[in-house]
Amino acid sequence: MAFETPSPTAKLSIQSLSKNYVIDQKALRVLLNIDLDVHEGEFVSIVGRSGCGKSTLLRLVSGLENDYSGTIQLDGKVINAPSLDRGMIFQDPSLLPWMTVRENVAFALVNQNIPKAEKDKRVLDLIDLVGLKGFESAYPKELSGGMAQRAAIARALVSQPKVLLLDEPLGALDALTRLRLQNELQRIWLQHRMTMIMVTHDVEEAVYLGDRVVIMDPEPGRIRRIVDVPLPHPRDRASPVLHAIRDEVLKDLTNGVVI
Ligand SMILES: Nc1ncnc2c1ncn2[C@@H]1O[C@H](COP(=O)(O)OP(=O)(O)OP(=O)(O)O)[C@@H](O)[C@H]1O
Repeated sequence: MAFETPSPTAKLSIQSLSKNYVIDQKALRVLLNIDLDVHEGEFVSIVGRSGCGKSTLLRLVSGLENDYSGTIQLDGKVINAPSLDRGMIFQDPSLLPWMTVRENVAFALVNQNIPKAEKDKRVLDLIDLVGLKGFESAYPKELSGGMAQRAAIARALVSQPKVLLLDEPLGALDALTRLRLQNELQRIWLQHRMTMIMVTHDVEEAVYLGDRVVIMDPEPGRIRRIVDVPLPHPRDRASPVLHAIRDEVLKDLTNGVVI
């Protein structure tokens, strides 16, 4: 594998984070007193009922929103604006349709003072890393959903972020592609050891990939419990320990009601 420069890792610290939105002149409490430390190179999954504030939490960490109380720090620096040290991947790959895969991936480097040869190498190495070698010149409309999301992953990695924030990144994919891309994400994470925080509705995915699974409660969004997944990576999907943890998280999410 050609992409050899490991991305720097980082410690993220969230303390007493609360967030309100104002709707119809009324305050809507979306997040309340979130405390979470994410260690260098850790993979943290976040699960919780729809509307409990998972995406809001990621947006605050990304810096896309900066109106909050409490503190969010990355390596000791307060986060209040987007930065290349935090990459984001959404459910919709949102590739620019008039650009090829190679141009889409390279786009984040346009204004960066990096020699062209180095930029080209970084882009091609990443396209290789995500398994799109041979599709460098393809346009988004020529890609399957899984391939487009691979390109989006390469695009997010190209600026070598310290933290990668993933908001339901595999949510729109068919079941088999989803499983395959879970393995790809795990492989990329193992290779780069960057800090990853992933929101997902799929408890199995959360437990399969995460070192810890954060379970959130709604109204207002808060952390109910954090479950450790003390298994080495890469993981075995058939592991009885993994299944037991999945069942425990599911039970917690459904308040003990068997579904
Ligand atoms: N820009 C906004 N303005 C006002 N309210 C918002 C805004 N964004 C989100 N909300 C509200 O904040 C709450 C949390 O939304 P958020 O999207 O963070 O939840 P979520 O847990 O990610 O949901 P889902 O799992 O359905 O994606 C919801 O009640 C939502 O209506």
